Amino acid sequence: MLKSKDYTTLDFLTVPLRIIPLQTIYSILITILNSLIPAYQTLVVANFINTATDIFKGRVDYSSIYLPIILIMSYIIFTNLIPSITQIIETSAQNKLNATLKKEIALKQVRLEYKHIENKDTQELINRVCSDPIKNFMAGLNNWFRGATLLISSFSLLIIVMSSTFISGIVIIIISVPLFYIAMRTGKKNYEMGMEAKKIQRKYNYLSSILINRDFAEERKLFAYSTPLRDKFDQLYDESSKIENKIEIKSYIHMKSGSMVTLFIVIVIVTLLLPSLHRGEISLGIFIALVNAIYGLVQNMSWQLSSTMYDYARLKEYLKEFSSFTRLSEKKDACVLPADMDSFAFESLEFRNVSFKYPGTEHYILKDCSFILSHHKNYCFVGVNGAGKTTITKLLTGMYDEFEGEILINGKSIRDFSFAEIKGLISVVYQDYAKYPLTVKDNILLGNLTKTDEKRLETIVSEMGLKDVVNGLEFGIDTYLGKIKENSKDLSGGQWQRLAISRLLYSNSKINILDEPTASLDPLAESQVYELFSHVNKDRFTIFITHRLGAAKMADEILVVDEGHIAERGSHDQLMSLKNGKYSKMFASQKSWYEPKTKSVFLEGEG
Ligand SMILES: Nc1ncnc2c1ncn2[C@@H]1O[C@H](COP(=O)(O)OP(=O)(O)OP(=O)(O)O)[C@@H](O)[C@H]1O
Repeated sequence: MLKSKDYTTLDFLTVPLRIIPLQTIYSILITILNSLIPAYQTLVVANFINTATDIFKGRVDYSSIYLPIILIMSYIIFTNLIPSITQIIETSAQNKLNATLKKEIALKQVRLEYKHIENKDTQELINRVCSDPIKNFMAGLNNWFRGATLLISSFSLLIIVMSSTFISGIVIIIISVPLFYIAMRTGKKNYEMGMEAKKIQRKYNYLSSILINRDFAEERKLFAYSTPLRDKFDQLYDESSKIENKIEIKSYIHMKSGSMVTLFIVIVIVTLLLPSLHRGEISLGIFIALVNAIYGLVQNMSWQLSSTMYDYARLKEYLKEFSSFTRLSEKKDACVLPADMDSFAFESLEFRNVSFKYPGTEHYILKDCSFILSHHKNYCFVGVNGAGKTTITKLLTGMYDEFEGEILINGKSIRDFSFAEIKGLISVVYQDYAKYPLTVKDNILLGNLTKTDEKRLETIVSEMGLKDVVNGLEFGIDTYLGKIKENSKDLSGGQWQRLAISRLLYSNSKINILDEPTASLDPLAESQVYELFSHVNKDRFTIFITHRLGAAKMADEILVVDEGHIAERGSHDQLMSLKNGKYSKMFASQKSWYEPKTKSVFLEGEG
């Protein structure tokens, strides 16, 4: 379970320790052993050279070489065998960490309050954090190991150097301080430049999606915007490449100057050590091993440290965003299935002086909006774009709680219903309803996951005019839909619409809202879908939302939403009789849409 808190780099260790404890402990132990390898190597090589020298000078017996050889062999076996074993363990650990982390992140996502989904900034944050969490967590864990390896190996080598020639150790420390500082600065600077490049990359990736994606194909052709867009893409690509090249060049210069400094230090220390070697104060073995150790040590300080610092800065930024993501507020009961509301007898729905503005905005979208709807009638909300029709459904379905006034179902405030009860009571088919790449059957069953009723399913398929479509499919109702699976079949727009409406019918909810799910049909075909729906659904309370007034006509009552409140209300005839009424004006302007010139699209079977 993902905690809401400020994540620190320590969490790159604690999260894997929670999810894959054994593998993480193994990795920690291996890291410590690996860090000691350079010091161990230095000592065994020195021991080997000294023993070989003694044998050569006839001071010791040939058999004395066995132990140094065994020690060298043990080091060679360890460094060759352990990486492949570690690789196997790490791959399976990574898979488990990936699966668990993704599950926990997905759970957080579904629990989020709806306002975060609609907000552009939080939506972008969610996309960035959730796109590849494992990559960042693994990099964070490895960065810990790299840092620890660097520290332990440098420290152990330093002890060896200082125990032989104290002064060389001091020289290394003195020279390493500025090297360390430069490495840190380079790491941070590279990171900042990298972020700049990333920003530009996000822009050109978006442009590239417009140039490639199927969704934009028609407009791409129609407006012929590919060429100017490609020019913009090229320009952004060049900008980001320039920054990346700059980073590369800077890193290269840093690496090369680091190598030169390393070489210089080694030469200085060799010069310092030579007199001691000459006087026999240090052995040849120790001398060679020390030169090696010093070289490795300064390399660590100059080059490896800078890339570790670069990753550290990058991963710290990721953690900042990860923390913001985990702290996003959640909706209570977000994951709970809709409650069974079979026994609930719906009587009325009331908005009492409801005012509402979207979080982070100043403008009221609904202002003193009041109306009462009763169960024995069907209603239609109409109004111009942006009048607030969909906002009414969002408040009703509990997507937003921060409204003023009261929303009452059977006289009881919706704040006193649990979210599960609200979900059980109300179903909506939105304009941009989902098209699930599942079977026809599962597309409908999603409407009510608490029980499977085959007979009801069959009735709905037939009543919504989908029987012939289903019979024509290779695997009937069990045929996969969409474009993802092999053997799956894509439906026409009208068929998907009827499937989405079937899902609502299967849900058994008491309040059904159709928020322009038929917007892509022509006005006449839309009226016919609504007629079919109200015929099938005659016993259930339904609210239609539409711009097309020909479809609104068949509702018992029409409510005209204007600037966030109900401006007019009544039957079609009543509203038409109002002098200078908004509805009658709108109807007059749309009248010609409903004068049939050709056969209905819907009756032709939606292509
Ligand atoms: N998440 C949001 N944040 C801020 N403003 C929003 C948000 N969602 C909608 N709005 C604004 O609220 C107003 C009402 O939108 P709403 O979708 O309720 O209108 P509508 O009557 O359903 O319009 P349409 O007929 O175009 O679907 C619009 O001005 C819209 O820009």
